[in-house]
Amino acid sequence: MRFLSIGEAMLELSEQQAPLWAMNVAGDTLNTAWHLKRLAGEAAEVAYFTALGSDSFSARIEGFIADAGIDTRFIRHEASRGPGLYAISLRDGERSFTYWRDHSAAKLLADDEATLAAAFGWADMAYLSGITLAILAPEARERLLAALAVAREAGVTIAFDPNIRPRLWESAEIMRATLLRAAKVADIVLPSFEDEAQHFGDASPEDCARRYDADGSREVVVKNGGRDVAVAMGGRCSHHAMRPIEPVDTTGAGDAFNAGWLFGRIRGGSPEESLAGAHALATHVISHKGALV
Ligand SMILES: Nc1ncnc2c1ncn2[C@@H]1O[C@H](COP(=O)(O)OP(=O)(O)O)[C@@H](O)[C@H]1O
Ligand SMILES: O=C(O)C(=O)C[C@H](O)[C@H](O)COP(=O)(O)O
Repeated sequence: MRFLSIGEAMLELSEQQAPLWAMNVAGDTLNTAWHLKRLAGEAAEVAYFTALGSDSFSARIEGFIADAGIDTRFIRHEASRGPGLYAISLRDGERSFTYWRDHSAAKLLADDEATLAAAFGWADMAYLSGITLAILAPEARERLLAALAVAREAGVTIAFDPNIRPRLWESAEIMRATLLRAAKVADIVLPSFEDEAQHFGDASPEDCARRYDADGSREVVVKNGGRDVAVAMGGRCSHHAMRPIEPVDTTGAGDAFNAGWLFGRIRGGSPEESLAGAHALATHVISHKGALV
């Protein structure tokens, strides 16, 4: 099994005991790749697709990725740029982010068609998020969406988390339209209810699951903070009770959940087993500071 994750790896600042901040490496699609590699071990090859600079912090990020056992062969380098950075703010355990990423190398990740084709040619499953698309220039977005469609046609399973970040998009209309286009080329869609309700008007997790399922997706899992989750598969929708916990830092909950779900399904687990694994991993992550535990 070859899993390709596409997106931006950044430096992450997470406050420890004032005035000390920890600097780690994270980014939604990297978080999912990192968890998936830890879960799967030798049972899966995991590669990360991004662009980094040629500076020492980019080298640290690449080293972190390689040390996690993740293949770096599809990482391109843009010498004139550096990595993005984000800092976590916490209020009652709920995270929000401040970004410094407007000029990051990752914005150019889809600029080279040959690397895209090589990576999709390598993969059995490809994973990306709304953040991956949000950071790209319009032509690069089109290039990535076209490559995804070709890959799916060639038998690559596409998994997509809309991971809605309005601040990263040029307009709400472009954001919604692009997310829907990406979901349409995906076999697996992994949205979060709170974001979807706000931007697409879904009244319930089931509404959200049905909306993406009706749009042609094969498998939809709607995450929902600590609350009940909805799953749609092949036109049928089910509801799954979840128990909330008091979080320390919710950063990376959705990304960990996605890894748990994908791993469960890859190894042939039932939806119930896969959900239990996904939820257990997500609750572990939110019991600690930072995206990766
Ligand atoms: N307070 C919580 N208690 C228990 N589980 C949680 C909590 N917050 C998040 N999770 C787990 O993480 C998953 C993803 O959380 P959610 O907040 O919906 O995603 P995102 O991090 O993408 O916004 C949830 O479906 C759940 O399994
Ligand atoms: O915002 C970004 O661009 C990032 O990649 C930073 C974070 O690591 C993820 O956003 C966490 O994602 P959640 O699982 O939704 O908490």
